[in-house]
Amino acid sequence: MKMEQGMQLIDGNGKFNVDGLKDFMTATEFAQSGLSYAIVAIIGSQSSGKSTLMNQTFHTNFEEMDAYNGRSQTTKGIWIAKCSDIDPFTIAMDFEGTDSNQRGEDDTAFEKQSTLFALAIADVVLINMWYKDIGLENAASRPLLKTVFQVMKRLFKPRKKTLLFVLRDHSKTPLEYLKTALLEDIEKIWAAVAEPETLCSAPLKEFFNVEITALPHYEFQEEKFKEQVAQLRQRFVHSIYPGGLVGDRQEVEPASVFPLRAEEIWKIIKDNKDLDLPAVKVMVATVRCEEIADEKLKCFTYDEDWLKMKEAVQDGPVSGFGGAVSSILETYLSEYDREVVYFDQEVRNEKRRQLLSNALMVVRDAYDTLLMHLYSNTVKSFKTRLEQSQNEGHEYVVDIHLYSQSCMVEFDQGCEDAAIHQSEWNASKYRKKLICDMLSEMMAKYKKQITHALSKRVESLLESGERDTWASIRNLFEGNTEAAVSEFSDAAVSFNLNSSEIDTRSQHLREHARNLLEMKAREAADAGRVLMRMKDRFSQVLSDYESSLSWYSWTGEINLDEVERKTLSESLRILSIMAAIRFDGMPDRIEKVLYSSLMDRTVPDPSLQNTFMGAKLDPLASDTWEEVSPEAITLLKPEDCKSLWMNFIEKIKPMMTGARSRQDGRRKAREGLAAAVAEIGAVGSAAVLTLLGV
Ligand SMILES: Nc1nc2c(ncn2[C@@H]2O[C@H](COP(=O)(O)OP(=O)(O)OP(=O)(O)O)[C@@H](O)[C@H]2O)c(=O)[nH]1
Repeated sequence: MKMEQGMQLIDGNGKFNVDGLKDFMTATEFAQSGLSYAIVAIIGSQSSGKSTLMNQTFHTNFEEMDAYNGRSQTTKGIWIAKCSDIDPFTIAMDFEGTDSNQRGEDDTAFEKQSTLFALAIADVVLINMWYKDIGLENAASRPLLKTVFQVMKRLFKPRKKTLLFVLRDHSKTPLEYLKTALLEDIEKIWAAVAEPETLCSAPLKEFFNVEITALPHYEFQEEKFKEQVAQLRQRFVHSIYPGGLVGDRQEVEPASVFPLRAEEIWKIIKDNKDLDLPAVKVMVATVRCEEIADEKLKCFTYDEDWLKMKEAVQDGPVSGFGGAVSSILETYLSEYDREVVYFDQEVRNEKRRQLLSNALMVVRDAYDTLLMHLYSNTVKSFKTRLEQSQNEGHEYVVDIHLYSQSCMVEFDQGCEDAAIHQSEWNASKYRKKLICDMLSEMMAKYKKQITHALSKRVESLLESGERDTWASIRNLFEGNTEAAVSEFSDAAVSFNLNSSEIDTRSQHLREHARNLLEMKAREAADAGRVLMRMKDRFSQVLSDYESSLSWYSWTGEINLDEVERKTLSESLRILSIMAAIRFDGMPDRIEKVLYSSLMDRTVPDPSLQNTFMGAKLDPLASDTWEEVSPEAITLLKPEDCKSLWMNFIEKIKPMMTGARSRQDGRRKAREGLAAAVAEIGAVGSAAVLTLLGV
């Protein structure tokens, strides 16, 4: 594609040639020019020699009218071409001529649109006019100038443009005279179109650098024409340098956004909206900064060094991770900064923030994985060191302090090494988790200590079922639990916990002890086991009574009913003890109620006798104990105690029957002995009694 020949950017119907411009950008490598470029547009009446002038000046090849075909419209729409051999890269734009007879009524609209486009997009606008038009009220160029100034009203805060008036067919009139006359003309038109509230007070020169030049007749003074055109061309060499033809360069945008900018501006002009150039600038900056940020993000995501780090971190902590990743990130952020430097600052800052946040999202998983490794390695190391030291018999609280401190220091160093400088991430979540795990390790130790101290001893106290069983259990419980709590509090100092955190964990230890106690009590309160213990107790007490019978009792009779009663009351105590857990020392009436209901049926205690409408109620026909401490936990309900007792009574019947028959046997033996004694006489009997040891 020979770009000096030009391409139609906007056709006669106002259609923007997106693909053509893309090809143009590629073929001319315009985007690589950065900010070193200039755009020159030419406007003027139809067939006023615009294309000829552009081609002569910039060595382009815009289509010119064939001199032998008469005056007719040649250029349709807007054309662009690369100027040949001019530094900086210069783009020439040829515009359809104004005041065309070919377009009819709609011409004005296209004229205004294209003039506005030229003023918005170009750095230098050549205004091609006949030198004879100067001072003429009805000159062909007047409506054009009017249009130029009118459209200025639609440009908000434009860059200062250069308007270069090229007076054609100049002959003898001194140029200085022409310049003065033209400037007067321009000022007049400017004043006429300026709106009081916007431009009245603003002089023309605030909006434009006005330059004027003149050229001789192209056909009649060809040599001179070419000579002066060559001089004109020289003014475009280094045009963007200070003092050059191109005006204000402060807000110039990179060449790469030219397609976007041109299309957007033309779209706004076509839609007949107010052309707000700063808004176009923001829009262009947004699109480009986003594109650049996306590209940098992609480059970072596939960066080999980053991918190596990402992979390595899967297996364990990687030394220097934070520094390395931060530096890779910095590389792409710096590239972004370099490439967006000429775009709107707010936009580029915003897109940078987005780029950083997206890049950090890419990094986050690997960072978390690393911290996870650090955390779990530290937990492991803490446990191992502690266990080893404990096996060597060191003091637990001292070990906790030593190893928690050293592990935390190592963990913090690891986190620091993993820190991504561009992020505000911190490892507090993992640090908390780590402290939590160390504390859990300690809690487990003290729970184990409590379990060890309480389990067996509570079991055996419950088994014994003595009157002071619950008092003994309470002493045991409080003594051991509080010892563990106090030791835990000493050890917890290493973790800088506040008092409420220590209280909460101490409470957990107490709850653990209490739950253990409850579990042991519930196990012991199993109906079968309680029944067995009652039976054993009964059998034990009964056999103690029987074996305590001295040979004196052969002379008399023990009251077995009384023995049974005493023995039963011993078993009933077991039932009473197992009926509820007494966590505090508050007295209750469980034993009294049981005794009165199960043992003392003949003389009921009136204070325990419930009545309902005069009828006596069984105090054991209930599933709750009355008048017990709110701390107490029921193990056996009153109704369970009753049925257990009935069962027990059935079970011990054979024992009592046995005891009674043994008593009968003893009585018969005693009576037989007495008869024998009577027969053998007093001497013999005394000898027998002596033999029997009575
Ligand atoms: N009088 C005069 N005629 C010229 C001059 N330069 C070119 N022409 C003639 O003017 C006619 C139109 O030339 P173009 O360069 O096609 O004019 P244009 O302004 O580009 O025409 P449109 O694109 O149709 O508006 C041609 O016949 C040229 O030879 C000049 O300096 N003086």
